[in-house]
Amino acid sequence: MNLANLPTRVKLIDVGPRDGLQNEKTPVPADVKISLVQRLQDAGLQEIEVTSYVSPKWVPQMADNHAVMQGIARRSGVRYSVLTPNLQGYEASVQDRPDEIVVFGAASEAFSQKNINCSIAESIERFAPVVAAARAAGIAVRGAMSCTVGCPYEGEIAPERVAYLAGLMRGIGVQRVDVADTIGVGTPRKVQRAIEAALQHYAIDEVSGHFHDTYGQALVNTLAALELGVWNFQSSVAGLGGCPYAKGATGNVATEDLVYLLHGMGIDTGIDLDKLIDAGVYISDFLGRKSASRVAVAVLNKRAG
Ligand SMILES: CC(C)(COP(=O)([O-])OP(=O)([O-])OC[C@H]1O[C@@H](n2cnc3c(N)ncnc32)[C@H](O)[C@@H]1OP(=O)([O-])[O-])[C@@H](O)C(=O)NCCC(=O)NCCSC(=O)C[C@@](C)(O)CC(=O)[O-]
Repeated sequence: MNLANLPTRVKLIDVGPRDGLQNEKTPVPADVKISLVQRLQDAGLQEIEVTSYVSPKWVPQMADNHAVMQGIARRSGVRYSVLTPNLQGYEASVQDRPDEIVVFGAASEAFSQKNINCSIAESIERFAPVVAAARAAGIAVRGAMSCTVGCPYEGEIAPERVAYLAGLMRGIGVQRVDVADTIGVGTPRKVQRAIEAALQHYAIDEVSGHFHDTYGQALVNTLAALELGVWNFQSSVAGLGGCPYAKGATGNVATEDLVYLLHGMGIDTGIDLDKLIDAGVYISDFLGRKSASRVAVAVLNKRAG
């Protein structure tokens, strides 16, 4: 691994309020989500994925999307993004003024069917008018690409399928894409191949890494992505999360762990680690469980003396 030319700055998108909480069985009240967003922005996060406009029958935890988006105290310079799988979701989101909407597809046909109830080709047909409407309204558009390394239903995913999806996303006007290892099975070389596939259609500044930590590979995969020049990453405070349609997959890499890694390598994030850990404590306490962030646990043990 060549660590000589790493970026000097990294932008993190905390997806905890959305990806982190969407799979929680106990309802998390809107005011707790609002408070979590507040704590994340107080810690210096400049991008926060707040909620999704999906079917409340499919993902009940996100049914309070309006209340959450209306309740957050927006800070200038912070980008608030939301997931919108179709025009119905997009139209519902617009009154809540997201800065960015996220259409979410998959490199795996089976996952596309399970997650959004349509094929990859149909998903692109659904996304196209969403992307057009958002761009006409001056709202930024990101495309999440799930299962770029492995799929819970199809197994290993070839990089060609990532390139294919990225090309379709580019074709409909999606401005940047996330290379997601939804079930956290990736290892550095495989993740690099998936990123290189996305780079066939997107510039390095337009590609972000989204690594779940199911197999404990997310940090090393981040390093592998950094080696390629990727400098945008998604992560989840306290390592919250998982996808309802990827059974057994754990949360994203914890934002605290990523920040510790990056700061330790002299890479700036603009994030205050102590405040971030406090945000993680807040939500972990609410959920009644220990944080999945190794860094948070270590710092809290040290604080306790
Ligand atoms: C996509 C749909 C809606 C299609 O669902 P569908 O059943 O195919 O949609 P439909 O158009 O046939 O409509 C059926 C019903 O859903 C309603 N409906 C239709 N659209 C909406 C909407 N936007 N908001 C609210 N309601 C909606 C619609 O009104 C209707 O209601 P009914 O008449 O039966 O009462 C459904 O499959 C769904 O909600 N899926 C959930 C997808 C989801 O949120 N997955 C988790 C996020 S993705 C993820 O976590 C991965 C990611 C991004 O983090 C990256 C990674 O790690 O891989």
